Amino acid sequence: MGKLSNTMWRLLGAQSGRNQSKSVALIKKAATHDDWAAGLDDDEFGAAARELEIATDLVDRAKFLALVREAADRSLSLRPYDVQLQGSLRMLEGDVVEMATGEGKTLSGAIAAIGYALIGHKVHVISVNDYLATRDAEWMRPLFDMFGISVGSVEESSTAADRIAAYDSDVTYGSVNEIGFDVLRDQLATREDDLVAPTPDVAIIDEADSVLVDEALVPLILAGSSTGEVADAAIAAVVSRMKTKHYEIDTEGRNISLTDEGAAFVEQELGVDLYSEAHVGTTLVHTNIALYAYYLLERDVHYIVRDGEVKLINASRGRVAQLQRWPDGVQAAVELKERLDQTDSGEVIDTITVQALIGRYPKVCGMTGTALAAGEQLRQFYDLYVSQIPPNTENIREDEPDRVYDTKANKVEAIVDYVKEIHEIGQPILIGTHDVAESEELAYFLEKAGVSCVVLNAKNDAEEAAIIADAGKLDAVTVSTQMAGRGTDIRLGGAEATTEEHDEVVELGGLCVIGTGRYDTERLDNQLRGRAGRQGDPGRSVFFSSLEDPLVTRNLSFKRDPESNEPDGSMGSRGVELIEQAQRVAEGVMLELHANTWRYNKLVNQQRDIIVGRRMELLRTDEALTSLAELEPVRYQALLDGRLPAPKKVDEKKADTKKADADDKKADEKADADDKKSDEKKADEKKSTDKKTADKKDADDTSDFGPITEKVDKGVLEQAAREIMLYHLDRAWSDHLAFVSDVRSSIHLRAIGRESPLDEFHKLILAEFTTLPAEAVEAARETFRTATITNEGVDLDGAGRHRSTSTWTYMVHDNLFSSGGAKMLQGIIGVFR
Ligand SMILES: Nc1ncnc2c1ncn2[C@@H]1O[C@H](COP(=O)(O)OP(=O)(O)OP(=O)(O)O)[C@@H](O)[C@H]1O
Repeated sequence: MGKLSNTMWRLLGAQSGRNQSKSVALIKKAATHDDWAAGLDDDEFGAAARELEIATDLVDRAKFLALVREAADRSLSLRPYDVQLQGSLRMLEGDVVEMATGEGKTLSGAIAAIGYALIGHKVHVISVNDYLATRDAEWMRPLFDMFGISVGSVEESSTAADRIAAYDSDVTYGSVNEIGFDVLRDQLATREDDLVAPTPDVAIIDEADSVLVDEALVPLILAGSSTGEVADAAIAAVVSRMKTKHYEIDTEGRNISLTDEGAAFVEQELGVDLYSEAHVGTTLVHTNIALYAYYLLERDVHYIVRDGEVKLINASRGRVAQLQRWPDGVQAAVELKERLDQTDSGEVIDTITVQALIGRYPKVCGMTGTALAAGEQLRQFYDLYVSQIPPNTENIREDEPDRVYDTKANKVEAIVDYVKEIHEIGQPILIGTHDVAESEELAYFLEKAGVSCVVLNAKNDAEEAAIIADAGKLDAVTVSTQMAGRGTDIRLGGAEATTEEHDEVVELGGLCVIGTGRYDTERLDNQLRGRAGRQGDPGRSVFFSSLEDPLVTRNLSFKRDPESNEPDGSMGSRGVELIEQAQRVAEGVMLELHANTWRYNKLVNQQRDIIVGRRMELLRTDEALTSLAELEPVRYQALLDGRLPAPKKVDEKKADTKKADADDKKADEKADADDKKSDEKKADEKKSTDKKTADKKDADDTSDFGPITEKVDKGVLEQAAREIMLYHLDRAWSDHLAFVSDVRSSIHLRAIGRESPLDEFHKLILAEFTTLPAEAVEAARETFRTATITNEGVDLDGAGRHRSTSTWTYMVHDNLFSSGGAKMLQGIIGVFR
């Protein structure tokens, strides 16, 4: 963060200070209503609160505060402190509040949620993990009950019905992932009733800086596989041995099928009955896919093999499409054909960044222990302001000066010595590391020095919360990454400590927090320090760093490495300066990166909004059928009437053209066989063949209609049309996302001349998006003509239009711009579904 913006921020901070004096006055006034609130029966709180005009009237707000204070006291045995109410008020004004750790943000947030719910809002309280979401919802439930406000929570294991019920509540607690994945999964719905994610209204974000800044760029991804199965090697082997008599390719070169002889060949080779119930949906389907891969898809025309991978050639763009794959197991079949390793058959169906997810909420506010330092980003990216709430009890934690060493080995040695010394008197120690590997390494050295410790591995939130809750016990040494056990209260003496146990640890100086290296921003350092000295407890914190830490090696370069004059490798105050300098550079880089990614994401986010809007229209109206009926009136009427339409008369001239086309094509094929032409030329020729084929189709209008066996009910037809349109819209969006990834990973190579990469990116993405709707509609029209539509609905599978049979979601923790698409996939941190 630059100096200037720091100053700016302080000025803005002063402004929010003025707002706070208003809150303080209001809280004073609230105290005058305490007797009134105390005089109410439990069942009168709801009605009393609903009578208040808390959206507009300040007097009523004071009464509201008196009510919630009394209600929390009765239902939770927690009487909110003034500062907690102050926090709630600022959140009701739409700010992010900074409240020191352990000051009781959970209660403050719940009170703000009640305030919003009372004036008719649906509130999402968004936390960093499932464990906290469920815990907080259950913890605060009695308070919500007092006001007749319903509360629910979503977690990974929730079923669709659970989720719908939870979102139906006035207040819903959920982790950012789960809410995000629900938003993404709605992209799979083909009926309005299947929509799960609610309309976003108010978001109260816990650990707001983590969610809004640190994780803002994380894309949540919904991926799908079309068959969920890999190609069968045995089938591929049989298909590869087939002769021309075993299969038939249609005149347009688009479809391939088994001849009777071919079917018999497969049955004999595999020893199965292809058309039996057990094999019709499996072996036969796979055989057809393999046939397609072997005999219709040509290497160097439809795809190339590079670096051991099949890369599609995008026909319309005539170039390799990096992240595109064929659906329906075709990819896997081609990989088998080329004897390549089978790749994961997932494709990205939809993706949204945390930032865009939060951007959907018209009203956002939040709370965290470290907001002020993130003020610049919160204002720039979310138009949010920070209110600093004073602590209820003064913080008496001692923050020792940093200890900096020349090498990592010297640093680790110093940490171990320090831990040994403190541990001797029994003072509890919490060591914060940067990753699980570092935790394990340190634990190894500690054990070697005779200090036994508990190591957290960031795998199970609930288990970790329990361990962290006991980190304040006498003699405890806990090693954990900074992320583990977030939001868990550490009581001195242990979670279930008696007063004596508590006081014993207080006597020893409380919890000692040790950082094994500064983080990329001071804010994260402070989050770690904040684990000690909660609610006026004693405590201390100290950071150990070395000049070999990634923070230094990534952000500073020296002509000559600074050296230590001390036998233990200590760098003294010069070392501290260097670490602080490295951190300033890192903070600047992060801010720039965030701003840059924001610029890149903005357009794609807008495009996503358009697609989602369109999807909703298709789900909620009969527009799909209206459009398709307009485009294909003959087919539409024929379906309603339950009869095959008469084919159009083919006039002679067109028939001639048709014959010429067929001749042309034969000539083309011959030329292909004779002469190995360049990829591009071949792709072009394929394109022109396709074009001719399309022209030809217009000529014999009804000949390729899908079968009509009965009158199709209008309502059924409506849903069929909807599914067809949605299928192609989703397909187009998924392709578009693959294109965006492609362009992103290569944009720096493409930006030429004076054009900036960002401008070039925008140009390409815009151009591609412009053609998307027309292409999707055209494809939908084709499916409407040719698919089998009965009163059972449309047979999309039969038309080769498979919706993903299995889908899964994951988050990518990596920067898309600093690395290519391949790296992006390596960064996957969790596969949930
Ligand atoms: N008004 C109150 N009176 C007494 N105890 C309270 C009050 N409010 C909260 N507490 C207690 O303070 C502890 C910390 O609460 P909470 O976990 O909400 O803090 P926090 O600010 O969210 O901490 P963190 O920074 O770890 O998220 C809890 O044990 C809670 O019971």
